[in-house]
Formats: sequence, structure tokens, C-alpha cells
Amino acid sequence: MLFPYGTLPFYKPDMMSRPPQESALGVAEAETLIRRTLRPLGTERVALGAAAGRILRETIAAERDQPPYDRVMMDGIALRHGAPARLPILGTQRAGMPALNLTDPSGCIETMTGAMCPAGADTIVPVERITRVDGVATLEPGYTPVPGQFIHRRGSDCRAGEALLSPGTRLSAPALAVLAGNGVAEVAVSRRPRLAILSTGDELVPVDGPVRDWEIRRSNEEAIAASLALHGFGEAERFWAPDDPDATMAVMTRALAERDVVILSGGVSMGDFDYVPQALEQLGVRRIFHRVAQRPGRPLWFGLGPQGQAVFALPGNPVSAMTCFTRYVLPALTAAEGATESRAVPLALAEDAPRLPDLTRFMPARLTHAASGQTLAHLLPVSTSGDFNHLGSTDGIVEIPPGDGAAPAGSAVTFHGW
Ligand SMILES: Nc1nc2c(c(=O)[nH]1)N[C@H]1C(S)=C(S)[C@@H](COP(=O)(O)OP(=O)(O)OC[C@H]3O[C@@H](n4cnc5c(N)ncnc54)[C@H](O)[C@@H]3O)O[C@H]1N2
Ligand code: MOO
Repeated sequence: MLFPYGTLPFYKPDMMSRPPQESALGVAEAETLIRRTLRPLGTERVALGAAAGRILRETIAAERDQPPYDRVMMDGIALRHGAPARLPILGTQRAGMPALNLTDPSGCIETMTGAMCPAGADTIVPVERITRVDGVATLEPGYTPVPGQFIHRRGSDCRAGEALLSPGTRLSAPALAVLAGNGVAEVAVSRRPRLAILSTGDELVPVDGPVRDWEIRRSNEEAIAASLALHGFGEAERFWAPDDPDATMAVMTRALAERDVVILSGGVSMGDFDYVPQALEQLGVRRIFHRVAQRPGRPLWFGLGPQGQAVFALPGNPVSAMTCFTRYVLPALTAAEGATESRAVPLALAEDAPRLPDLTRFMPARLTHAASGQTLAHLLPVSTSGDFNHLGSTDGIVEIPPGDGAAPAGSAVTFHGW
């Protein structure tokens, strides 16, 4: 269907002629503008069982001294240093019971790992170093107990009140152990963003239906949704709009409703049916930038919606969409969550990487981990930014700053994982 400009309801007369090609921002400037625009996400309290992978938004302090008592570290006997080699066994100190009292310094108390050290005892001898006959423990000939050995002293790990986890920490498996071990059953984490993914284009058809010669299966939204899920952002609602201004506006209106972030793909370049930027601006989404000096992904558009929504309009070509999503959207969401981590990591190029004089270049790469300890990025040159069929075996993209000639093999580049 054709829509001559004059018939588009949302085109003001001064929008009918195309603006001259605008200059493009640098990658770092674009990133800074995004960071300044995105609002930090609020917090919510979740039960421990739902906290793994979330971003902590409070300080977690030790509930009590850790360990909370002088903890026996070996199954064996507890004695007072200087006791004789033959010691009557006066009792059994199990884990989960209050401390017994070693009243006779020439005797001993059987102990279990994790138990309280009996009062009056100061040394543990492991069971492998003794024989036990008729209620008497005898030390192995020549074995000299070391005073204080095998007692994990109260408070030697941390003192009550000491900060153990700081806001911005991603809750890993050990962090969950810290929460549980310190009596935190519910924790403040960043709220998940409410997300919408909207793709545009008449040629796009669903994955599970028939596809005609002139049609393309929608794949960008699948990659974006997968990345969001893999990085713990939960589910995004999906929308599709044909290349029709009214339909685009209607779908955008629904996508913008009550969202923190809207991610569009397609319709941001110079084509007669690339309505996305104008439609967004018509709906009150203020453009922050359009076009970044990069390849792929030059037509990237970013704006701020009327309710403070961050709106990313990614170029439709699949490699460009995935590159822009990985380079800009994911890190921005991570920052909005208040995470202190950085998604970008430095590593070495496995081979020379051709630079572009005025553009930052992003190239898909597969990582290998050399025995030397070096992680190498092997580049997967793609013929065009529409060529995504070989990306399935790659790990992410490397960022090659503008310049002449090639970045040499072995030099450090920034890697962004998918
Ligand atoms: N005259 C100019 N033409 C183009 C320019 C330019 O500066 N001047 N920029 C080129 C660049 S760079 C890119 S990237 C593309 C971006 O175009 P759009 O964002 O408008 O995207 P579309 O035209 O809608 O689609 C491009 C391409 O990608 C396919 N596509 C789109 N959405 C999906 C999807 N969800 N799943 C799979 N594939 C998708 C679409 O079928 C097209 O083949 O513009 C250049 N042109
Ligand atoms: O640079 Mo566009 O993003 O390649 O095709």
C-alpha cells in the first residue's frame, strides 16, 4: 500500500520533505546521552527463592558474628592443650547443641564438625590421630596437638553489623548463601523494567506460518527477547506494525503505554516507508539522537517518551539490530537497574581487524580461551548487516575504534557478549 506524504495524518507540512542527512554522534557520546536519559528503576522486595540474578538495592550486614561461636572444624576430640596422651572421653559434643563443659583438663570430649567447641577446651585432635578403646582416647604416638588448631574462632570471618553485600551487586550463588546465612528471607532488588518490543515492516511474517517469496520471517524480536530473558530482564510484550502510518501510530501507542522501555526495530532509515522516527515524535517521544558514526547500525534512533519511557529504535537489518541492542540497550538496562558491573570486557584480537577511518566498527566474534590464560576474539566477517545466518555460533561483538589500517592481532579490544 502506498502512502503519499500528503495523506499521512501525522506528517506536518514541514516534515514532508526529507531533512538533509544529519551528522552522526560518536559511540561514546551516544552512550552518555542514553545513560543520562534513562531513569533508574525502582525497587521491590522479593523472597530469597526469587532473588538469584537480581540486582541488590540495599546493604546486607552480618546478622551476628560469623562464625557465631567457636566452631569445631574436625570430627575428633576436644581437649585442653597440655593434656596427657591418654584421655578419658567425658561426653559427646554434637552440632546443634549448646556447648558442653570440659571440667576435667586431663579428659576430652568427642566432637563433630560444626559443633560448638566445649567450654574449657582449646584444641581439637582429628579422629584419624587417635584410637578409642573402652571410653579412652589415645593420641597417635609422636603426635603433638597444636594449641587452637581446628577451631574456627567466633567472629574471625566477620563481626555482627559488618557490611557483606553492597547495593548494585548481582545476586550470585554465593551471594544467596550470604543472604540465607544472615537471616535475610526477603531482599530489596531492582524492579524489572516493563518492556515492549515492536517490529515494523510489511514484509515481516510470523515464524510459524507460510512465507512467500517476498516475505521475511520476523527474527529480530526473537533475538531481543532471548537476550532480555538470558540477562534476567523477564518477558517483554511483543508488537508488530505494518508499514502504514495509522497502524504504526496505533501500535506504538499501545507499546508505549505503561512501559519503562520500548525497543523498536526497522523503519528508521531513509526509505519512503520508514515512518518510525516521525511517528514517535508525533506521539510525543522526544528525539535525543538519530544516527551514530558506526557500522553497522548507523541509523540508530533514541528518544524519551512523554511518561519518561526510554525508546530505542534499532535499525531493522538483523546484524545492526542485534549489535545496537547489545552495545546500547543491554548496558543501559543494566545501568538503570543500578548494577555496578560492566558488561564490556577487554580481550585480545585473534587476527587483524580492519578499521574504518571515521566509523566505529562492530564485528561479530567467537571467543576461545587459550591455555596461556588469554581469551581471544576470532572475528566472523559478515557480508552485510542483513547476513545474520552465521551469527549463531558467535559469542558477541568486538568494538573497533575508528582509525586507519588494521587493529593488529593481539591488540586489546572491547567485547560485548550477546
Ligand atoms: N538511502 C538510505 N538507505 C539506507 C540507509 C541510509 O542511510 N540511506 N541506511 C541503511 C542502513 S545502514 C540500515 S541498517 C537500514 C536500516 O533500515 P530500517 O531501520 O529502516 O529497517 P527496514 O528498512 O525496516 O529493514 C531493513 C532490513 O531488515 C529486515 N528486518 C526488519 N525488521 C526485521 C525483523 N524484525 N526481523 C528480521 N528482519 C527484519 C528487513 O526485512 C530489511 O531487509 O537501512 C539502510 N538503507
Ligand atoms: O549499518 Mo546498517 O546498520 O548496516 O545496514
